[in-house]
Amino acid sequence: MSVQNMNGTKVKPAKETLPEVEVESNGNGHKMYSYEMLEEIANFLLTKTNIRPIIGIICGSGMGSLADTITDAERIPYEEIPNFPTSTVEGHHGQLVFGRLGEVPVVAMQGRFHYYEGYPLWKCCLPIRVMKLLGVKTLMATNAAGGLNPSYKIGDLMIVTDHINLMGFAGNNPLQGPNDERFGPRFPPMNKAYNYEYRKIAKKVAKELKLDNIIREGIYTCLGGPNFETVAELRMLKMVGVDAVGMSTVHEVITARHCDMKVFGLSLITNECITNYEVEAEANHEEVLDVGKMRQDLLREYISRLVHEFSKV
Ligand SMILES: O=P(O)(O)O[C@@H]1C[C@H](O)[C@@H](CO)O1
Ligand SMILES: Nc1nc2[nH]cnc2c(=O)[nH]1
Repeated sequence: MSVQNMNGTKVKPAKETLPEVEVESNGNGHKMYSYEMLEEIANFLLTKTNIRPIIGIICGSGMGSLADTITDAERIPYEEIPNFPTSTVEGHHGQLVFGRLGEVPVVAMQGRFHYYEGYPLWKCCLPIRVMKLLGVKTLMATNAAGGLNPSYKIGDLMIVTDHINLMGFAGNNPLQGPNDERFGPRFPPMNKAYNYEYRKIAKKVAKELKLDNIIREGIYTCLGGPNFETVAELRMLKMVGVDAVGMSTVHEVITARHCDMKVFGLSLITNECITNYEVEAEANHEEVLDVGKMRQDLLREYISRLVHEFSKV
């Protein structure tokens, strides 16, 4: 469902979240959910479906149709899940889709949570921990991103080799606050964030699908958003080696690695990052969604093949 804002642009109406239950503060005044509360959410989901997913997929902006190829699909709207956040962004439906891709049991998030929606990072990443408690071993995080590497074109797919946690540099991290060892260690390593074996497979499958001309590998960074970047900001990010810029994924990957999930990251390059003041064009969310639509068939085929291959590793 969408409504029009005062400029006539379609937006999702903000939905009320369920009352937040105070458990412990993360030191920034944010209330956090305990392990037991997350277990409750996972147990609720397990009563709603017989699917026991081993791979979790996050659909990026405009990429929700990735979940449409899931068979035996059981859809659970976020509103119906106790203590779950809700999606407020156009292009993010707001439901979990349980089912199979080929033979592989999966769960897909049709709609992720972003910091700019007003959720603290731990809450943006709450579904990852729920996935872990459901038995998910592998996270496939997709996103829409601006292409900063000048060789990238709109519609390219970038296999994420690594990320730069800029929000973390500023002291904002999803793992802030008391650490629960049942998820993972206080100081998790991050030098193997994006699984090497998966990246090799993704390149091989891309070749088989004749995607060589659009497949890239590169470094992603996440900014808090919701505004797109200034020219000066993009020039700075380029200098430090960033290839694609987005507003998600990094904190999800950190949370997944903390609880020992294997991770694959894929960015759809939806727009060119503008690093020149003479350029007339401006970044906009409509273009992001349009490119997602343009690439939907290809993405579905690629992700389905990857799920099949990853399930054998
Ligand atoms: O959810 P993702 O990271 O795929 O979405 C990107 C970042 C913003 O939410 C949106 C901007 O158009 O696209
Ligand atoms: N931060 C950011 N996020 C995006 N998501 C899609 N395109 C972009 C972009 O250019 N910048």
